[in-house]
Amino acid sequence: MARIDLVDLAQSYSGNDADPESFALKPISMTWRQGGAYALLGPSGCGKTTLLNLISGIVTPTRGQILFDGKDITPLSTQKRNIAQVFQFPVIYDTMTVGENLAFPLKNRGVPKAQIDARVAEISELLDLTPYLGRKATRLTPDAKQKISLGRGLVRSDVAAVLFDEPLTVIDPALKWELRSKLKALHRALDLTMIYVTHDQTEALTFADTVVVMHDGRVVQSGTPQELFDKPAHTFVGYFIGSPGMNIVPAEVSGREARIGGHVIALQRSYDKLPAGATIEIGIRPEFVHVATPAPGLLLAQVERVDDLGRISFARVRIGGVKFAARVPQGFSVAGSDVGLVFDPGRVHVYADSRLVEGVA
Ligand SMILES: Nc1ncnc2c1ncn2[C@@H]1O[C@H](COP(=O)(O)OP(=O)(O)OP(=O)(O)O)[C@@H](O)[C@H]1O
Repeated sequence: MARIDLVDLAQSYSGNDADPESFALKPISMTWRQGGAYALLGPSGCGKTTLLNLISGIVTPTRGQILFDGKDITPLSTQKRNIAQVFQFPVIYDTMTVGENLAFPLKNRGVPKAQIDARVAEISELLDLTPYLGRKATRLTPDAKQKISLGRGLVRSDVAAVLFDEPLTVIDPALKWELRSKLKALHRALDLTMIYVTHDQTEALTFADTVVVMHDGRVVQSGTPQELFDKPAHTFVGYFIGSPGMNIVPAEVSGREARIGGHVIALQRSYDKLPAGATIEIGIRPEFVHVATPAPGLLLAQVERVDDLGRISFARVRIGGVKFAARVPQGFSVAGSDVGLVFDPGRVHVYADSRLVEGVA
């Protein structure tokens, strides 16, 4: 396994590298630590697969370098980069047994038989494949075949990194939760650098220590699941992570106050130097604002519906033309269409042109 450095890495498929704003992957520099579990998360078309393919060597970058443990591997082929890959669909040999499939990447590299047997036993145990080791892969379900693919990706202990591209796509929804937790356990047990591409926040947040959120060809934030929840660096992260996502509302902000349509919301920090001409918004997660009986001093909103999610209920409301979600406190029943909103000032964030602004304490 290796530390991976991306140095001013960028990709343009159009061949026009004059304007980085048009790139499928805008220039990025970042470090992926040795042994880390990373998720690349973002909607379709944001550049996740492009970044993964640059790391694996399937795509050669328009600009920049990729270093494995400080060594520039940008010109090397996929094979020479010493990485393992697991794709959306099973890549296995149907005519081989499960055990032969798992052993193949090791046999191919001339690993001694005793070591192969020990590693295949370890990996098949971790993936619950031991009872199937002697079975021909062709007779197995798509779920089991994809487990073999995962096993083949994980069986080598000397790889720089294991790259997963939406590996649970073919897995039955009922089994997905099981495999998600299993992959996390595998990471802990095997101490490999793993990079996992997905558009599914549950998969990303379950698997990764560090989630790298991508939007429109850019990494907009890289952090622990908790950091992404508590302090989204970009309105897209606030909206994309969380269910429901963060409320984002246009506001006028000065000092320790945000104004929405003349109503004042107190802020915990002071914002005196916001960039001139920028679009200013405030963001607050639905968990940190709650509905109450309308009263002087509370921002008024109109209720559209209440979603009961079991342990917690959210009221879907409107503030003027803006949709907003707020927690319904236990025991509070929403009567009539108007409610007041009570904000937790420490949880209100300020954004200028979609980027988080740190206030002054
Ligand atoms: N080989 C290619 N040639 C031209 N354009 C490409 C190529 N591969 C990807 N793109 C474009 O680059 C952008 C990023 O695509 P990419 O596949 O990296 O995104 P993604 O986040 O992985 O999306 P998905 O989840 O749909 O695969 C998209 O606009 C896509 O159309």
